[in-house]
Amino acid sequence: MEQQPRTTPALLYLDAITVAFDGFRALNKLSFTIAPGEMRAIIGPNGAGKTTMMDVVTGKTKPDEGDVVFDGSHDLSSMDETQIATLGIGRKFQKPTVFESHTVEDNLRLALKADRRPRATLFWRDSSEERDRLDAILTTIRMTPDRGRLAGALSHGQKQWLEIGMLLAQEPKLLLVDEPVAGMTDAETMQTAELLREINRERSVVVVEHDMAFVRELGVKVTCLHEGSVIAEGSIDQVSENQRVVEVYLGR
Ligand SMILES: Nc1ncnc2c1ncn2[C@@H]1O[C@H](COP(=O)(O)OP(=O)(O)OP(=O)(O)O)[C@@H](O)[C@H]1O
Repeated sequence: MEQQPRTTPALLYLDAITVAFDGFRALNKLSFTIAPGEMRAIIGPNGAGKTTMMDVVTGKTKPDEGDVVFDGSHDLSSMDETQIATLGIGRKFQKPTVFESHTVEDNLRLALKADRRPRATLFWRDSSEERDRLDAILTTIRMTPDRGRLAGALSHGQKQWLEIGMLLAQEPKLLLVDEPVAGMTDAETMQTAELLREINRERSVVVVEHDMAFVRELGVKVTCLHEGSVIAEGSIDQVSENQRVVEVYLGR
């Protein structure tokens, strides 16, 4: 009998995901869900499986077992990376990869032109629409005054924001962000929290981060992973007080 695709009210639904590398379980029956419109922070010690989890969601790694369902009924485990990106999942890797010899504006223009969603090409009318979208993204990432600067001349923090802007050009429903504030100044870190909160007004966001001051500033539900599974979930205060979290992560 053909199996019916699973349907779920969650935007992202991970159920009992296992990924093994040579017998070692990087993810071990990992289950959690992200609600539509939610922003979630994921924490956990090195090797907890955070990157592998994002690799599974984006199709880079296929789960050995378990279900991963996006936006109600899309079984991500049967899709490749391009199909998943087209469904509306964008990923920001830890290191910024902007085009250093291009201006901020041209980096964003390239990202807008790379938007090949059917809706985007269908409604792509003229350059004034491109200008409007460009201006809106520059405002969101607070880089309007820097639009003419070469990306290579930006601070590390600004490069991260520019790359987030390039992802926004694809209008993802879900944005996965890997350690966005690593290497940022305290001021940039706080501005990044504000920026992500603003983005979260329109999109769901999953942020993996070690910086607990930043996670606190986000003010969202936190999930702590350890050895490929969820060990705690709740507010930052609940998770910080969890004995197991203190033992394996915070107390180290
Ligand atoms: N391709 C691979 N082959 C073998 N082992 C791997 C592979 N990818 C990840 N692992 C192992 O799986 C475990 C989980 O790794 P992962 O990178 O997902 O952790 P993480 O939580 O992202 O850690 P960090 O905070 O250091 O980025 C680690 O023990 C890692 O060594």
